[in-house]
Amino acid sequence: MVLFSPAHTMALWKGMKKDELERQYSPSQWSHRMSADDVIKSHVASLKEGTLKARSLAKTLLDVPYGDGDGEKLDVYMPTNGPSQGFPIVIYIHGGYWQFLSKEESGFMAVPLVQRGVAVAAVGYDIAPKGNMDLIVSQVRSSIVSIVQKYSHTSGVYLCGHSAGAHLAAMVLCTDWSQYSMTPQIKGAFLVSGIYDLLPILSTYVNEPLKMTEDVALRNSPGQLVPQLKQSSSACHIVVAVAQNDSPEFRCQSENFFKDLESMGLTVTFEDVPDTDHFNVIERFVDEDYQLTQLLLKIMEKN
Ligand SMILES: N[C@@H](CC(=O)c1ccccc1NC=O)C(=O)O
Repeated sequence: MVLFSPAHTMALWKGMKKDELERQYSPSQWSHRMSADDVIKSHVASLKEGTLKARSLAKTLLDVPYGDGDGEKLDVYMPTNGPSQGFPIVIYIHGGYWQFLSKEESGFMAVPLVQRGVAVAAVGYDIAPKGNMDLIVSQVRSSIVSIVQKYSHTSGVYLCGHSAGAHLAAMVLCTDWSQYSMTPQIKGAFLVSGIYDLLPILSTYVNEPLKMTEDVALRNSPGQLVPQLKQSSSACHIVVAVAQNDSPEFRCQSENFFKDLESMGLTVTFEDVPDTDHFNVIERFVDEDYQLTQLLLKIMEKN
């Protein structure tokens, strides 16, 4: 395995004590809106509410298997109007540190999109401790192949992932598709408040259920795989978005990954989203007027 080491990366986290590192990787402690407990409760409630609304608005196909495992299922939210084929599809990969959340509260971004003739698929995967990092990454990759095969008449496939889901979406972009039955063409990817270097979390509470070794963290770090990403996803418009009130470490993760992609000559945009924290930066996708919803619609129109 050839690993890519970007020259500019300043690993500030290496000088941090464990408690500071854990604070940097505790998104709920950085919200300016609520206490840590409340912002997580409110996040889950908001995602659930949005998903219920999407399920009432759209025609849905729920629990569609993309593999043989119990957890290998996805939900599809179909456009409410427009042509019955030739629509774009956005595949949403949920966050939650690879150990929380599920597809059951991950349909919320369909609310504005299905009404604009866009389909949304919410991917489920085996969170830890049932799943480990290698398995989760391979499940998400398989789900993309399955969707692209089943919806071969779409006008384009787009990815969106939040937090750990942005990491997984980036890992999809880094895939060597020669191991798969086909090569999905992904036109755009929204990576929202993601983690692209897994090394800093190895020694934190985040890794307790994941039990990653350094090898596992390295081979699953998109920041180490930028040359493969360039080979597999050179036609993809990548948006790296981060919340204004994300922790400095989270903001560095996004800035560094953006710079690595930019220096490789990829089509990439950086969005520093004002007045948001780690949680509402994605919750606000239920709103058609949200700046990231508008950018997604604009990018889909151009393609
Ligand atoms: N310990 C983490 C918990 C966390 O990130 C989280 C918890 C429940 C559901 C989602 C979460 N994170 C991102 O989606 C935190 O401090 O925010």
